[in-house]
This record gives sequence, C-alpha cells and structure tokens, in this order.
Amino acid sequence: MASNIFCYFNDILIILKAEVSAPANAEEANRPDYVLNKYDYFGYGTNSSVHQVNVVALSKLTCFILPNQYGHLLQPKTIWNAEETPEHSLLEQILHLEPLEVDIFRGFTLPEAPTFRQVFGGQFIGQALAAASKTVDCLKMVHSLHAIFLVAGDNNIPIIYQVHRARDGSSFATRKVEAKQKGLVVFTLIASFQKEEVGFEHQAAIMPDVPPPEQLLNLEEIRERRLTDPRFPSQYRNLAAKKKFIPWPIEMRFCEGSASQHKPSLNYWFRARGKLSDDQALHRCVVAYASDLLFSGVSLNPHREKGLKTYCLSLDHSIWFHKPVKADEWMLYVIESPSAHGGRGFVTGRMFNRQGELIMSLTQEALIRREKPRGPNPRPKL
Ligand SMILES: CCCCCCCCCCCCCCCCCC(=O)SCCNC(=O)CCNC(=O)[C@H](O)C(C)(C)COP(=O)(O)OP(=O)(O)OC[C@H]1O[C@@H](n2cnc3c(N)ncnc32)[C@H](O)[C@@H]1OP(=O)(O)O
Repeated sequence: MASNIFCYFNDILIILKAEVSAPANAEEANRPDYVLNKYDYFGYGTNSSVHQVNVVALSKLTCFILPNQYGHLLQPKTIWNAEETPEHSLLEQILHLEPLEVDIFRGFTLPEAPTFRQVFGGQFIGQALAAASKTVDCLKMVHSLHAIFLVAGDNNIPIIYQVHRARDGSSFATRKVEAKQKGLVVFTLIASFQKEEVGFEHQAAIMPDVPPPEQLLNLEEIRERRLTDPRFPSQYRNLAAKKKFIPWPIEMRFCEGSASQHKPSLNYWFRARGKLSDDQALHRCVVAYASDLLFSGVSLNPHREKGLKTYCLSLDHSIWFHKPVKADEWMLYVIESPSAHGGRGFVTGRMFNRQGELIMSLTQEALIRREKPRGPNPRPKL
C-alpha cells in the first residue's frame, strides 16, 4: 500500500528495506517515476541545489537517517573539488572544469598541457567524461563511452561542455555531452554508467609476455640517448635536438625497439605522472585522456618511410571499462591495427594491469593522409 513520506529536516535518508517511488511532476508528465531501492538515498542535503519531489513508500520502509552535517561523507574527495588541493597532479588540473550552470561546465587548454595543431583529442574525451561524471550518482561508474570528433578544437579559447541527462535508471545512467566553441558543436560524447554489480566472470584475453617497465626506457631517456650517444652520427643528434619535445603528463615505456616500428602493432607501459586523488571517477577520466595519445598512429606504422609527413586526426573513439582502474600505476597498452583503407586507419586496444587483468578495451578510427602543403593563410575552422 502506497503512503506519502514527509520529510521536514535537512537530512539524507538511505533506504535499508522496501521500495519508494518519486513520481514525475506536472512539468515532466511524460517522464516515468523513479523507483528507489535498497541503498538508494533521498532527502535534502544530497545536492547544493534543492529540488522538491513527492516520495511515496510502496511498502513498509526502513531508512538510515544521515544527519545533514555528515552529508560530505557521500562526496568523495575528487576532481570535483580539485581547486582545493593545490598539490594535485598536472592531469587533475587539465581535467578540472569550472561549473557555469546546472549541467554546463567550462574547460581550458592549459599552457603546460600537451597541445598539437588543434585541441588534443584525449583532452576532449577526459574533460567531457569529467563533465558527465559530475552529473551522475557517485555510486555509478562509467563502463562505456563513444566519442566523435566533429571539428578541430581551438587551443586558445575555452570549451563549453553541456551535459544532457539522457536516462537515470536504478542500475544504469546515460549521459550525452556536447563540447562547444564559438557556439559550434566540435565534439560529442555518449557515456553509460553502472552501479557495481556481481555477475558472470571470464577473461579470454591474455597479456603479452613483455619486459616489465623498470627494464625499459621512458621517452625522456630515449631522447637523452638520441642527443648524447656518440654511436649516432652528429647530424642525427643535431636533428633530434631541434625536434620539439612535449613533456607529457603521462609516462610511457615502449616494449619493442625501433626495429619493429613498421609492424601494425605497438605495446607500451604507461601511467599518470604524480599521485592522483583516490577517486575511481577521476582515474577513469585520466586513462580516457591518455588513451588517445599514441593509438591511431599505429595504423601508419606499415607505411612509414623516410621524409613521410602525415596528417592524422582522430575521428571517433570508444572505450569499455571492464574493471576498476589505477591510472597512477603501470598499465600495458596493447594496440593493433587490423586495417587502413580509404584514408582511414582503424585501431583496437587492450589495457592490462601488472597482474595481467584486462581492465579496458578500446577502438578508434582516424583520418590518415599524406600531409598536403599548407597555403600561407590557412582558413580558420571555427
Ligand atoms: C620506439 C619509440 C617510439 C617513439 C614514438 C614517439 C612518438 C611520439 C609521437 C607523438 C604523436 C602524438 C600524436 C597525438 C595524436 C593525438 C590525436 C588527436 O588529438 S587528433 C584531435 C582530435 N580530432 C580532431 O580534432 C578531428 C576533428 N574533425 C575534423 O577536423 C574534421 O571532421 C575532419 C578534418 C576529420 C573532416 O572534415 P572535412 O571538412 O570533411 O575534411 P576535408 O577533407 O575537407 O579537410 C578539411 C581540412 O582539413 C585539413 N586537411 C585535410 N587533409 C589534409 C592533409 N592531407 N594535409 C593537410 N591538411 C589537411 C585542411 O585544412 C582541409 O581544409 P582545405 O585545405 O581542404 O580547405
């Protein structure tokens, strides 16, 4: 038998037994009722903005009442409040967003962040995922995302992220995000979130047998060797010194030497530089950011030749998160390119932790062309 629940205090009620429903209000007549189950919570104090809803008990109800002053216990220390932790890593600063309005955020391209001709694709993915995550119950974690890069982003202007709450179910939630510059949608992301659940388990993917990261050189060490090793001709060393070096906030260690650089595959260890806040949502955003750094370029490997200049842009990007992620611990990125055709290179990726567990699977398609000579004044794209 249904009965209304009246709550006159500022507390949070966590359901321990039975079911309650929050009916749609008059303005949202087409929206179905939310049914709240065990361990869902409601009440004032769960959010800074207050929304009024009628909550109806569908059967006898037992709740745990969390007094308002302890409401912060439901808010983990996260990128959501990164500005309060000045010691956080560069990656947390890159992913930090300014809230502008309900479901609207502003992101920036920091001068110390890696930039290419256009906004780095991983920055769009990481920031858009951060925006989506901020609008989802913190018990639900992203398990898949699908992104499309529409227009090259401008590094010099902020990016506005508008989140659309596509659906909130009891186990899953779906968000669509549009990234805009100068009023134009330049990037879109759709992400699905899920509450932790116990279910069937198997892993058919096997981590390749590669040397551990401690036995391998990172990018800085490879560069240092190229600059100083007397076995390289001096002309080569001078050329290497002139090449622009981007100190990425991700540390990478390549498993194979340059001899295998023509294979349509690549294995490397990577981890975020610096310690990250202990927040699973943040770690997933960081790995999403890192996953676009060296991915589609692998589809060019069989075509590399002396003097080749390429024009390479990510077109779309998908990630499936199978298990919890620790982005500041070593993960092995195993990349293969099954096909390049029609100016598009296709890559698949798998990320394993050191224990050989498959943490994520990824795919991407990229535009891969020979670079055509640029005119003196390239047309702005925005
Ligand atoms: C063992 C040790 C190993 C060590 C290894 C260490 C390696 C380190 C390497 C570091 C690499 C790091 C890579 C990081 C890559 C990150 C990927 C990204 O972020 S990507 C960022 C995320 N992704 C994005 O931002 C993509 C956003 N999306 C878009 O930009 C568009 O949708 C589109 C371009 C894809 C299609 O648009 P649509 O209008 O249908 O296309 P149109 O065909 O009409 O071309 C339009 C215009 O594009 C231009 N252009 C085209 N071709 C060429 C070329 N060959 N040439 C030159 N320019 C070219 C041209 O301006 C042209 O205009 P016009 O001259 O003709 O007038």
